[in-house]
Amino acid sequence: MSAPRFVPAALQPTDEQLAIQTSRETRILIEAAAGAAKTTTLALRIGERLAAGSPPQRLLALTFTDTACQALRDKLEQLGLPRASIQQLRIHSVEDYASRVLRHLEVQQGRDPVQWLQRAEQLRPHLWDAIEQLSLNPDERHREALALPAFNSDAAVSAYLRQFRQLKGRLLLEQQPSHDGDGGHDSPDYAEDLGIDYTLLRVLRSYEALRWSVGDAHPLFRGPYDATYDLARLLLAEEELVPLDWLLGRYDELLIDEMHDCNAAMFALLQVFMRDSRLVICAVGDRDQVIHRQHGADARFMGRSLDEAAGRPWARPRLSASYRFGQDLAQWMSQLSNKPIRSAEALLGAERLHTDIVPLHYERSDEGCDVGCVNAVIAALRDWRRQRGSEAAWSESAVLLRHESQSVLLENALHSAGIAYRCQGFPSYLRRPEVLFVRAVYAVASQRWDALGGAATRALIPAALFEMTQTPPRQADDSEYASDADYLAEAARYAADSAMVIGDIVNNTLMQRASPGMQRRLQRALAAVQKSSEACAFADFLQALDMPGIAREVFVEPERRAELQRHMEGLQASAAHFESVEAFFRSLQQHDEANEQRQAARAAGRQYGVREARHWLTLASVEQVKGLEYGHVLLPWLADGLFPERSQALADERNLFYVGATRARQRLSLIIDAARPSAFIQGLKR
Ligand SMILES: Nc1ncnc2c1ncn2[C@@H]1O[C@H](COP(=O)(O)OP(=O)(O)OP(=O)(O)O)[C@@H](O)[C@H]1O
Repeated sequence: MSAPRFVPAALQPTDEQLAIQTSRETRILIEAAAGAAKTTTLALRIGERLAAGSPPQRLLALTFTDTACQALRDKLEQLGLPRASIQQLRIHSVEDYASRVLRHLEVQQGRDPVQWLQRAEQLRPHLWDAIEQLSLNPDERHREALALPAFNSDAAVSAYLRQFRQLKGRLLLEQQPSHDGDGGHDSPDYAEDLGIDYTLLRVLRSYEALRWSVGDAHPLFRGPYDATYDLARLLLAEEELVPLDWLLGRYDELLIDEMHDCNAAMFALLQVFMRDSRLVICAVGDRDQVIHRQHGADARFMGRSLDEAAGRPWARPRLSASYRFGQDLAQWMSQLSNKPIRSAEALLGAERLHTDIVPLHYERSDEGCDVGCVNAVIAALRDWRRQRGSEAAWSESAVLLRHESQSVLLENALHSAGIAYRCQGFPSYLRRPEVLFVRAVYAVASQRWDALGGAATRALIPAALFEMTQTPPRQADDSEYASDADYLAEAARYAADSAMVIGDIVNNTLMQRASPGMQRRLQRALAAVQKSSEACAFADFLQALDMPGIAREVFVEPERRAELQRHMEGLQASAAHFESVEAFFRSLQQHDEANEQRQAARAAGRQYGVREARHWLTLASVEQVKGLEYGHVLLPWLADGLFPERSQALADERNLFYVGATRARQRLSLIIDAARPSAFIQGLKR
């Protein structure tokens, strides 16, 4: 092993790390458990490269999420690399990188930028066009096998988009082209060979034909992950179009974090890099952290596929112990993932590396959302705060949720306890459309305009009202606004200025233009409150609105419908603590305004480069914190059916649990349903 040129500021690399830091191998894959210092070791290699004279722009680091990009930047900073160098490094998510490559190509060809549509709502009109074209196509061969959704119903959009994403991530159609007896055309048999629904196959074809109009070298638009897909297809089919000289030869080393998230489309890009024998490639991953299977992520890309594509085996050095958590957690995770996981606790000593695993049991009072669980979370947080003796305890803590909708009760409880928090990767429940809808209808019915939230929240309400009632924002002959989006943007501005606009939308627009069924629901809900707002039980109000019926009309995905239901249960459970529904809505208002003020103060501080004085607890879903770590991690709702989630594949749930539990450094608080504990708790030593 040659002597390292880079000596990090913050830690003493182990011999294993030094061997990787200074390795001269050109193909290196490190497969190691959570916390085994994979990202740190990539950062050490970057430090070594820079110390050896590589310009920062010649180092490319690819990850699969923006969070992982940030985790790598933070790590480089922690190791003492100069900020100026970190800024010049090429650190991108694969999707971001693919879109840059494609943009370079488009500029070369004098093209305008391709429209970038990231939200399902923006993609929805294109999907409906695709379905319409399919249904009207006279040449459709197997019309009898098509089961298209009713036109103009929104229900199918998110399900189709999600399935498209997986098929594209797997490059399924490209890697298994049709060779059946139908002249190479799609047939139900071909769909069966692919293991997918025939209608899905045809809708995808129609959508892609619309995205790429015939003979056009560039698409009309790109949705999430379409850049990776488009680049992969181009590489497979018309490689000469891709600026390979530009892509290759620009870098000395390619570093890949979270290799376990790699899917076929991403692998197609990696294969191009592999052709450059001069380029050093170092990838790290942990196959038990695959949680993006729905995007086609597959751990086989860390296995034989990699050696086959390279034409020789990759060097596979080891990182054998976790430097994040102690031996007890390592042992438990070892049992859960069925692989050896060691902690460096024995080497460093328990005073430097130890994780307390604290099981806390709660009694469940009703299905799904339980106040006992929330109280246990607050108690665990306070206990940690007491021990740490400083407000910094909050920013060292993260409550990791299985479902975003579980934040309802928690957010209310944190608000009451005066603990500042921020939601990472999802908006506060106060801003989700179904909650905004319920708040708005209640405010209109009771004429309590002060229950609607602050200006920023009110601005979101018009769109939520139209979405939740499935009412088109404009009439067909409306010439005042060029599009629904224009109308909604103006309605948002008015609603921010005055809550009365919201009353006008409910009382006039919706009462005239929503479907008859929806109008009846609104009338019943308004009547229930107007009869006597104090006496109206929240459950009666929700029942009058028929939220399960609305969920069925608005959302197609069972998960999204269930989420709406959980939001309503959360609201109901929270409302039960107030003397009246009105008092509950007033408390939401205060909560909402406090959030808005904190956000504004934060944004202003950031603008003037002020380092934040306030400490915020992180509230996130497990997916959102992959690659990150916290002094204190809390996993609430560890109940049978909730985590592992009953409707999901157990292997995926297990990976998710493994990712969540291994984010903890000093303390892991497990908030367990006493009567029906999660199956994951079984292996925990008492
Ligand atoms: N040589 C070392 N000595 C002490 N601590 C170390 C050393 N190397 C890494 N660490 C610490 O170990 C922890 C885990 O490191 P890192 O985040 O790189 O692991 P990882 O394998 O990428 O984790 P995961 O895959 O779970 O996200 C970090 O707190 C890091 O600072």
